[in-house]
Amino acid sequence: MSGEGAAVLQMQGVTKVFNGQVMALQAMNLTVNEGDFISLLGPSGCGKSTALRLMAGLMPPTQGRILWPGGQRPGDLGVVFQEPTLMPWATVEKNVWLPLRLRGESFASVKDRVHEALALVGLDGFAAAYPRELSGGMKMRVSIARAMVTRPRLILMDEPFAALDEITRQKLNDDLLAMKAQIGCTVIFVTHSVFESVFLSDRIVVMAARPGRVVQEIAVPAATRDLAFRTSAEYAALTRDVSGALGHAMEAA
Ligand SMILES: Nc1ncnc2c1ncn2[C@@H]1O[C@H](COP(=O)(O)OP(=O)(O)OP(=O)(O)O)[C@@H](O)[C@H]1O
Repeated sequence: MSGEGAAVLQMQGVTKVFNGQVMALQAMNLTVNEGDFISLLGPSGCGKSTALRLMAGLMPPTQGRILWPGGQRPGDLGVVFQEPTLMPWATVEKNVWLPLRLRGESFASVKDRVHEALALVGLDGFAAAYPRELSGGMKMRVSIARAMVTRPRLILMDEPFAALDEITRQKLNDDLLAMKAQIGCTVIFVTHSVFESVFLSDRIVVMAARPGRVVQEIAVPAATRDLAFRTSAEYAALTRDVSGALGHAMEAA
Protein backbone atom coordinates (compact mmCIF):
# COMPACT_ATOMS: atom_id res chain seq x y z
CA MET A 1 0.00 0.00 0.00
CA SER A 2 1.31 3.45 -0.75
CA GLY A 3 0.00 6.90 -0.26
CA GLU A 4 -3.70 6.13 -0.51
CA GLY A 5 -4.55 6.14 3.17
CA ALA A 6 -5.63 8.88 5.52
CA ALA A 7 -3.22 11.64 6.51
CA VAL A 8 -1.06 10.60 9.47
CA LEU A 9 1.15 13.69 9.71
CA GLN A 10 0.80 17.25 8.47
CA MET A 11 3.42 19.96 8.62
CA GLN A 12 1.85 23.38 8.15
CA GLY A 13 4.20 26.31 7.61
CA VAL A 14 6.84 24.75 9.86
CA THR A 15 9.84 27.00 10.43
CA LYS A 16 12.84 26.27 12.67
CA VAL A 17 15.33 28.96 13.60
CA PHE A 18 18.35 28.02 15.76
CA ASN A 19 19.91 30.55 18.10
CA GLY A 20 17.68 33.29 16.73
CA GLN A 21 19.68 33.40 13.50
CA VAL A 22 20.06 30.09 11.59
CA MET A 23 16.96 29.47 9.45
CA ALA A 24 17.28 25.68 9.31
CA LEU A 25 13.81 25.19 7.85
CA GLN A 26 11.48 27.74 6.31
CA ALA A 27 7.70 27.33 6.08
CA MET A 28 7.66 23.60 5.29
CA ASN A 29 4.33 22.10 4.24
CA LEU A 30 4.02 18.34 3.94
CA THR A 31 1.19 15.85 4.19
CA VAL A 32 2.17 12.24 4.87
CA ASN A 33 -0.50 9.65 4.17
CA GLU A 34 -0.79 6.20 5.68
CA GLY A 35 1.40 3.77 3.76
CA ASP A 36 3.52 6.45 2.06
CA PHE A 37 7.24 6.05 1.49
CA ILE A 38 8.51 9.64 1.34
CA SER A 39 12.13 10.69 0.86
CA LEU A 40 13.54 14.05 1.87
CA LEU A 41 16.35 14.66 -0.64
CA GLY A 42 18.72 17.59 -0.72
CA PRO A 43 22.23 18.93 -0.21
CA SER A 44 23.95 19.14 3.14
CA GLY A 45 22.41 21.76 5.40
CA CYS A 46 18.99 21.96 3.70
CA GLY A 47 17.16 21.00 6.88
CA LYS A 48 16.41 17.30 6.25
CA SER A 49 17.48 16.16 9.71
CA THR A 50 15.84 19.19 11.30
CA ALA A 51 12.53 18.25 9.62
CA LEU A 52 12.86 14.67 10.88
CA ARG A 53 13.68 15.78 14.44
CA LEU A 54 10.66 18.11 14.43
CA MET A 55 8.42 15.25 13.24
CA ALA A 56 9.83 13.02 15.99
CA GLY A 57 8.89 15.66 18.56
CA LEU A 58 12.53 15.98 19.68
CA MET A 59 12.18 19.77 19.53
CA PRO A 60 9.38 22.26 18.87
CA PRO A 61 9.00 24.36 15.69
CA THR A 62 9.72 28.08 15.92
CA GLN A 63 6.60 28.72 13.85
CA GLY A 64 3.91 26.61 12.24
CA ARG A 65 2.21 23.40 13.32
CA ILE A 66 2.75 19.66 13.15
CA LEU A 67 -0.56 17.83 13.25
CA TRP A 68 -1.30 14.13 13.78
CA PRO A 69 -4.75 13.76 12.24
CA GLY A 70 -5.00 10.07 13.12
CA GLY A 71 -4.27 10.81 16.76
CA GLN A 72 -0.85 9.18 16.68
CA ARG A 73 1.71 10.75 18.98
CA PRO A 74 5.49 10.94 18.59
CA GLY A 75 5.80 8.17 21.19
CA ASP A 76 4.51 5.71 18.60
CA LEU A 77 7.33 6.39 16.17
CA GLY A 78 10.30 4.25 15.24
CA VAL A 79 13.53 6.14 14.50
CA VAL A 80 16.66 4.88 12.70
CA PHE A 81 19.80 7.03 12.49
CA GLN A 82 22.84 6.87 10.20
CA GLU A 83 24.90 5.27 12.96
CA PRO A 84 23.38 2.02 14.25
CA THR A 85 24.02 3.26 17.86
CA LEU A 86 23.98 -0.24 19.37
CA MET A 87 25.05 -0.94 22.95
CA PRO A 88 28.39 -2.78 22.49
CA TRP A 89 28.12 -4.64 25.80
CA ALA A 90 24.70 -6.15 25.00
CA THR A 91 23.77 -8.98 22.65
CA VAL A 92 21.74 -8.40 19.50
CA GLU A 93 18.50 -9.54 21.16
CA LYS A 94 19.09 -7.33 24.20
CA ASN A 95 19.72 -4.35 21.89
CA VAL A 96 16.45 -4.98 20.07
CA TRP A 97 14.63 -5.33 23.41
CA LEU A 98 15.62 -1.76 24.44
CA PRO A 99 12.47 0.19 23.39
CA LEU A 100 10.28 -2.43 25.06
CA ARG A 101 12.47 -2.41 28.18
CA LEU A 102 12.01 1.37 28.36
CA ARG A 103 8.26 0.68 28.43
CA GLY A 104 8.76 -1.61 31.42
CA GLU A 105 8.50 -4.95 29.57
CA SER A 106 10.67 -7.78 30.90
CA PHE A 107 12.81 -9.62 28.37
CA ALA A 108 11.04 -12.93 29.03
CA SER A 109 7.64 -11.41 28.32
CA VAL A 110 8.65 -10.00 24.90
CA LYS A 111 11.30 -12.47 23.74
CA ASP A 112 9.02 -13.76 20.94
CA ARG A 113 8.44 -10.24 19.66
CA VAL A 114 12.18 -9.52 19.75
CA HIS A 115 12.88 -12.67 17.75
CA GLU A 116 10.08 -11.84 15.29
CA ALA A 117 11.71 -8.44 14.68
CA LEU A 118 15.07 -10.14 14.13
CA ALA A 119 13.47 -12.57 11.67
CA LEU A 120 11.95 -9.60 9.83
CA VAL A 121 15.43 -8.18 9.17
CA GLY A 122 16.92 -11.60 8.36
CA LEU A 123 18.98 -11.95 11.55
CA ASP A 124 17.18 -14.67 13.46
CA GLY A 125 20.39 -16.70 13.73
CA PHE A 126 22.28 -13.82 15.41
CA ALA A 127 20.24 -13.15 18.55
CA ALA A 128 23.11 -14.06 20.89
CA ALA A 129 25.86 -12.30 18.91
CA TYR A 130 27.51 -9.06 20.05
CA PRO A 131 27.63 -5.97 17.79
CA ARG A 132 31.42 -6.31 17.31
CA GLU A 133 30.82 -9.66 15.57
CA LEU A 134 28.57 -8.09 12.92
CA SER A 135 29.24 -6.32 9.59
CA GLY A 136 28.10 -2.72 9.06
CA GLY A 137 25.03 -3.88 7.14
CA MET A 138 24.09 -6.36 9.88
CA LYS A 139 24.43 -3.69 12.57
CA MET A 140 22.06 -1.50 10.58
CA ARG A 141 19.63 -4.42 10.35
CA VAL A 142 19.71 -4.69 14.15
CA SER A 143 19.01 -0.96 14.39
CA ILE A 144 16.01 -1.38 12.04
CA ALA A 145 14.75 -4.37 14.06
CA ARG A 146 14.98 -2.23 17.22
CA ALA A 147 12.90 0.50 15.52
CA MET A 148 10.33 -2.04 14.29
CA VAL A 149 9.97 -4.13 17.44
CA THR A 150 7.23 -1.85 18.78
CA ARG A 151 5.42 -2.14 15.42
CA PRO A 152 5.20 1.65 14.98
CA ARG A 153 2.84 3.00 12.33
CA LEU A 154 5.47 5.55 11.25
CA ILE A 155 9.22 5.04 10.89
CA LEU A 156 11.63 7.97 10.50
CA MET A 157 15.01 7.09 8.96
CA ASP A 158 17.89 9.59 8.82
CA GLU A 159 20.36 8.49 6.10
CA PRO A 160 20.44 4.94 7.48
CA PHE A 161 22.44 3.43 4.62
CA ALA A 162 24.83 6.29 3.82
CA ALA A 163 27.86 4.60 5.38
CA LEU A 164 27.33 1.25 3.62
CA ASP A 165 28.87 -0.02 0.38
CA GLU A 166 26.68 0.05 -2.74
CA ILE A 167 25.87 -3.68 -2.86
CA THR A 168 24.88 -3.81 0.82
CA ARG A 169 22.89 -0.63 0.35
CA GLN A 170 20.90 -2.03 -2.57
CA LYS A 171 20.19 -5.23 -0.64
CA LEU A 172 18.97 -3.21 2.35
CA ASN A 173 16.82 -1.05 0.04
CA ASP A 174 15.16 -4.24 -1.28
CA ASP A 175 14.73 -5.65 2.20
CA LEU A 176 13.39 -2.39 3.63
CA LEU A 177 10.57 -2.37 1.07
CA ALA A 178 9.78 -6.01 1.86
CA MET A 179 9.69 -5.23 5.61
CA LYS A 180 7.51 -2.19 5.03
CA ALA A 181 5.06 -4.32 3.03
CA GLN A 182 5.09 -6.96 5.75
CA ILE A 183 4.32 -4.66 8.68
CA GLY A 184 2.34 -2.07 6.69
CA CYS A 185 4.01 1.04 8.12
CA THR A 186 4.62 4.53 6.73
CA VAL A 187 8.24 5.62 6.16
CA ILE A 188 9.92 9.03 5.97
CA PHE A 189 13.47 8.61 4.76
CA VAL A 190 16.29 11.17 4.58
CA THR A 191 18.89 10.63 1.86
CA HIS A 192 21.50 12.37 -0.30
CA SER A 193 21.12 9.74 -3.00
CA VAL A 194 18.96 10.37 -6.06
CA PHE A 195 19.14 6.66 -7.01
CA GLU A 196 18.06 5.48 -3.58
CA SER A 197 15.23 8.01 -3.35
CA VAL A 198 13.81 7.03 -6.76
CA PHE A 199 14.05 3.31 -6.02
CA LEU A 200 12.33 3.54 -2.64
CA SER A 201 9.86 6.40 -2.68
CA ASP A 202 6.30 7.11 -3.67
CA ARG A 203 7.11 10.80 -3.35
CA ILE A 204 10.41 12.69 -3.21
CA VAL A 205 10.56 16.02 -1.41
CA VAL A 206 13.45 17.97 -2.95
CA MET A 207 14.95 20.54 -0.59
CA ALA A 208 17.40 23.46 -0.90
CA ALA A 209 19.67 25.09 1.67
CA ARG A 210 20.18 28.59 3.11
CA PRO A 211 17.42 28.75 4.14
CA GLY A 212 16.38 25.10 4.30
CA ARG A 213 13.18 24.72 2.32
CA VAL A 214 11.12 22.48 0.07
CA VAL A 215 11.50 23.36 -3.60
CA GLN A 216 9.64 20.53 -5.31
CA GLU A 217 7.69 17.34 -4.69
CA ILE A 218 8.07 14.61 -7.29
CA ALA A 219 5.82 11.55 -7.47
CA VAL A 220 7.39 8.23 -8.43
CA PRO A 221 4.51 6.26 -9.96
CA ALA A 222 6.35 2.92 -10.47
CA ALA A 223 4.21 -0.15 -9.88
CA THR A 224 7.05 -2.48 -8.82
CA ARG A 225 10.41 -1.96 -7.11
CA ASP A 226 12.74 -4.72 -8.17
CA LEU A 227 15.77 -5.42 -10.34
CA ALA A 228 13.65 -4.93 -13.47
CA PHE A 229 12.67 -1.44 -12.23
CA ARG A 230 16.25 -0.60 -11.19
CA THR A 231 17.49 -1.38 -14.70
CA SER A 232 14.52 0.08 -16.63
CA ALA A 233 14.33 3.11 -18.92
CA GLU A 234 11.60 4.41 -16.55
CA TYR A 235 14.05 4.39 -13.61
CA ALA A 236 16.73 6.11 -15.70
CA ALA A 237 14.25 8.81 -16.77
CA LEU A 238 13.06 9.36 -13.20
CA THR A 239 16.61 9.66 -11.84
CA ARG A 240 17.33 12.20 -14.61
CA ASP A 241 14.28 14.26 -13.60
CA VAL A 242 15.13 14.11 -9.90
CA SER A 243 18.82 14.94 -10.56
CA GLY A 244 17.65 17.93 -12.58
CA ALA A 245 15.41 19.11 -9.74
CA LEU A 246 18.25 18.66 -7.26
CA GLY A 247 20.58 20.61 -9.55
CA HIS A 248 18.10 23.50 -9.63
CA ALA A 249 17.74 23.29 -5.84
CA MET A 250 21.49 23.60 -5.42
CA GLU A 251 21.72 26.52 -7.86
CA ALA A 252 18.93 28.26 -5.97
CA ALA A 253 20.72 27.83 -2.63
N1 LIG B 1 21.15 22.37 17.03
C1 LIG B 1 21.50 23.25 16.08
N2 LIG B 1 21.98 24.47 16.41
C2 LIG B 1 22.31 25.35 15.46
N3 LIG B 1 22.23 25.14 14.14
C3 LIG B 1 21.77 23.94 13.74
C4 LIG B 1 21.39 22.93 14.68
N4 LIG B 1 20.97 21.83 13.98
C5 LIG B 1 21.09 22.15 12.69
N5 LIG B 1 21.57 23.41 12.53
C6 LIG B 1 21.78 24.10 11.25
O1 LIG B 1 20.59 24.05 10.52
C7 LIG B 1 20.84 23.83 9.13
C8 LIG B 1 20.13 22.56 8.68
O2 LIG B 1 20.77 21.45 9.32
P1 LIG B 1 20.29 19.93 9.10
O3 LIG B 1 21.20 19.08 9.92
O4 LIG B 1 18.83 19.83 9.33
O5 LIG B 1 20.58 19.73 7.55
P2 LIG B 1 20.67 18.40 6.70
O6 LIG B 1 19.98 18.69 5.41
O7 LIG B 1 20.14 17.25 7.47
O8 LIG B 1 22.24 18.25 6.48
P3 LIG B 1 23.14 16.92 6.30
O9 LIG B 1 22.71 16.31 5.01
O10 LIG B 1 24.53 17.46 6.23
O11 LIG B 1 22.89 16.05 7.49
C9 LIG B 1 22.34 23.78 8.98
O12 LIG B 1 22.79 25.08 8.61
C10 LIG B 1 22.83 23.40 10.36
O13 LIG B 1 24.12 23.90 10.60
